[in-house]
Amino acid sequence: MESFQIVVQAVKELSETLSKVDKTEVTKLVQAIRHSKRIFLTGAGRSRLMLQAFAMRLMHIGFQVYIVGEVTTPAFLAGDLLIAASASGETKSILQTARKAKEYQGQVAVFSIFPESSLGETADILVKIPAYTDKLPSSAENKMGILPGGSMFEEAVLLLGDALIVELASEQQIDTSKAFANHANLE
Ligand SMILES: O=C([C@H](O)CO)[C@H](O)[C@H](O)COP(=O)(O)O
Repeated sequence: MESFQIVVQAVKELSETLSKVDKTEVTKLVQAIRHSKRIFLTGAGRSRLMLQAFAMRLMHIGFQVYIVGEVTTPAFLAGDLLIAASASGETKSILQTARKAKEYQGQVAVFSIFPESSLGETADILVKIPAYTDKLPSSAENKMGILPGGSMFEEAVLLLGDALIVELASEQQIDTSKAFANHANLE
């Protein structure tokens, strides 16, 4: 199959995947973001990259955001929100971070394929993304599509994150047709 045909199939699968996401959980996440003083984001590998992109947009529209593990990230406190992305829901470092956030009486929101995973069990808000990960055995629930590894999960997180930004920005009357005033100006 040629690359462009793969793109067409991937976009179809991405659309099917996102159409199965529970809108109620997404609404809960939007509300949690709206009401959090500070938002911390965590993930490993490509899941982390997707949340870094989401964090940048949250910063663009005025939220106070931190990536867990960066040297300038401050202490997580009661009332803070942790957003974690893990396709498998079993990545040890992410699970440990989420458990600590609960100990510090924060709220935990999780993007994962598996609500019943160890990470899923720590979540106050669980946005299930029915995609595939190569980190767990294939099954009816974990069926590979056209893309390898955790790509479909990751791309769904990226697109969903961008959609949340459009919703949150419109509430704050931020004009997303212009460059974000908060975007880095030392680049
Ligand atoms: O980098 C990753 C990708 O699956 C490679 O295809 C993962 O995001 C990384 O290994 C973390 O795994 P999850 O926590 O299961 O997302």
